[in-house]
This record gives sequence, structure tokens and C-alpha cells, in this order.
Amino acid sequence: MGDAAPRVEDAPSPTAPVRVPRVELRRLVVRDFRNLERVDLAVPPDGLTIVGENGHGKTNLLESVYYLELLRSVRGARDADLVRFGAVGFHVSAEVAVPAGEAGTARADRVIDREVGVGFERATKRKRVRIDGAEVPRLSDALGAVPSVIFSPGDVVLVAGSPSERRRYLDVALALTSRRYLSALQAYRGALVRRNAALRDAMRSGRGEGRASVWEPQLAEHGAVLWTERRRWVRQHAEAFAQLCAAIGERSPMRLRYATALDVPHVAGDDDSVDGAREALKRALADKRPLDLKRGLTHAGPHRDDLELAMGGRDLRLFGSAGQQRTAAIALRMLEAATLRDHVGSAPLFLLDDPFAELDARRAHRILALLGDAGLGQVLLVVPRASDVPPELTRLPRAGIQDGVLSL
Ligand SMILES: Nc1ncnc2c1ncn2[C@@H]1O[C@H](COP(=O)(O)OP(=O)(O)OP(=O)(O)O)[C@@H](O)[C@H]1O
Repeated sequence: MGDAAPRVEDAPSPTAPVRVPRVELRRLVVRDFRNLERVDLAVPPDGLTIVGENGHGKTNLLESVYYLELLRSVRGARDADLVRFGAVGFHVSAEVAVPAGEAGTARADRVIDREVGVGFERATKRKRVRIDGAEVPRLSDALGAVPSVIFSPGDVVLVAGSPSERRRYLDVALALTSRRYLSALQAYRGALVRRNAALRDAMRSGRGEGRASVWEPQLAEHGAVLWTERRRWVRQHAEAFAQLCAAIGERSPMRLRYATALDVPHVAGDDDSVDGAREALKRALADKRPLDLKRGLTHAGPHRDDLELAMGGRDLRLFGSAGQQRTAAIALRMLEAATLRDHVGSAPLFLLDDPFAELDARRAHRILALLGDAGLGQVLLVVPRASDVPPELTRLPRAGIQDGVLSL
């Protein structure tokens, strides 16, 4: 690792540009990841536009970069499916400069240069992560190593898809920015799998209620952290969500709410009491246990909650137009970027996967202006045609991609 002065760039907004430090991807090396056999890319400081026809590997390239952030596929693919057909494993590595400062101050006083590499072997199913040459003992220690946010037309599932998509969105945004949330999430998931297995056993044998209930204190303990942090995040970002949607061009008021069946008594002056949530969750688990035993499934807890999105009081999922749903999905990604920026103290890398497809030019322009105002980071933009590059980003250097091979 080395320290240097932070890099500060002008944001491209036509209105009041904001100068922010930003994460900078300097070099990307990819081997045998999907259709990318060999990529060795020196990324220009401002970023890059990559133009290529459908199916040539544009999304794969962004997926490989984002793999370094999440250590799994952003498309939810299994690691084995990411290995290039016929290859034994994949490897992705990057040299990245991350301005760092005190969390929450959005101010950077130094730059951390780091090398991050991830390798996966198909035969052993082993995944190894190295930071600055040293293997990290636990994968979770390397999460968030290349702070980035990805925007793509597929994000519409955040709005139109099932509640699990929105829970995953919250889990990713919070796990990448809160160690406490990440540990609670891992522990909660583990306890949930075990309780559900015990419930299924009990369902088959008609006995063993105790083996299921033994997991409830753990579920309540960790579930309360998830519940409280998610609610706090939604409360802190609901206003910004409404404002972003309006600024993008939505006329109906948009609302973001954490929808939960958990009944936590309100304690004056303390909206974030983990104690209250833990006790409420314990009660809910015990109340639902007879039903759980009948169905072999846990019915109470944050794994059943939702992030409710409404437009003028109506469910956006059921009543929103395609464009309105896209607008809300982009606003959610912007909130994710803001959450990362607040945590890291610098603008994340923006991976833009043809994000303005199907949006009218005015909305696309406003989105870019908003991103600029908030401090747009380094950009990797991929589009199928050069004419799809919005005027605000034509300044970026260009590359092409064909059959997984980049040409600069
Ligand atoms: N494990 C793999 N090994 C080799 N090739 C793969 C693998 N997984 C996917 N592909 C190939 O990658 C290609 C798709 O790449 P990608 O999704 O990046 O396309 P794209 O350029 O983003 O296209 P579009 O513009 O349609 O979104 C397909 O041709 C697919 O067969």
C-alpha cells in the first residue's frame, strides 16, 4: 500500500459542479471470466466508454470489476458458471486508488493504493482473495475492496420484481458499509437455515419442536440488528428518494418505506432500539412456531420484510409505467452510491451498463446532471452503439469489444 495526495476531479454537471475525491481503477486484469479470455486494461483517470455489439462481453467486463466489490456475481450466477467455457478457473485483479478519510465526513486526507485479486478454481470450488499480495483469511474481510456501483436496465427488477430483490438491495448496500450489519446478516442466515431444517425434520417426524426453537434467540439477536439498521437507512434516505425521482422528472410523489410485520412498541426518542426489536422478534417467532412447524418454514423475521415503493400512494410495482419504474430503480442506485460515498469518503466507481436505454433524452440528461452534482466518480460506460453515448460522456476515451477482446 502507498499513500499519495488525493485526486480531485471536476464533476461534469452543467450546474454547480461538485469536486469530490474518487475511487480510481487504474488497471484491470481478467483471465477466463465468462467470454473474457484475456483482458489487461490500463484505465484512463476519467474512465472509459466501451462500445460493442450485443453478446460480445460488455456486461461481462463490468461484472468482472464488480466481482471485486461483492466477491460474487452481480447477476446472481454461480462462480462455476463464471469460468470461461472449457477453462479451469477464472482470475480478476485490479490496481485501485481509494481516497480515504474519516467515515461519514466525505473528506479524504490520503489515498490508499491497493491491489486486489480474486481467483476461483472450478475443480476445487475454491475462491482465494489477495489484497496487496497477501491472502485474506476470510472472504468477508475483502468485501468492498473496489467501491463501485453498477447501473443497468436490469435494475428495474428492484422495483418490479419480488420483495427478495429489494431485500438483497438493502443487504448489499448495508453489508458493504456496516461491519455490524454484515456479521448480523451472516449469523442470521446461518441460524435461519438451521431452524428451517429443524422445522422440516419436525414436520416429517411430528417431534422436535425444541430443536427448532433453540435457534430463536440467535435469530432474534441478529434479526433485530438487520431490522433496526434497515429501518434507519430507509428513514434517512426516504426524503432523498422522493427528491431524486422528482428531479429526474417524475411528477407524482414517490415514497420509500420499510414494510414489516414486526410489531415493535415505540419508545419515545429511540427509533433505533435493538432491544425492543429483539424482544418483539422473539415473541413473533414463538407466536408463529405452530404455523412454522406445519409448513416447515420460518414465517417471522426480516427475511420476510420489503422495501415498499409507492407513487402517489399506489404500489409502484403494480401501477408504475416502465419509465417510472426505471426512474425509481435509478434513484435507488443513486442512493446506494451516496451510501458508499458517505462510508468510503470518496465517490465510488460508476459502472454504467447502457443505463439510459429506453429513457427519454431529458431524463437521461437530468440523471447525469444529478450524478454530476453529487460527485460522479470514474466511469466505465458500456453501450451497443456509439450513438448511445450521452453528450455528457462523449469526453471519455473509447474502446471497442468484440468476442470478449478489447481494442483501444
Ligand atoms: N462462462 C462463460 N464462458 C464463455 N462465454 C460465456 C460464459 N458466460 C457467458 N458467456 C457468453 O458471454 C456473452 C454475453 O456477454 P455479455 O452479457 O457481456 O454481453 P453484452 O455485450 O453485454 O451484450 P448485450 O448488449 O446484449 O447486453 C454470450 O455470448 C455468452 O455466451
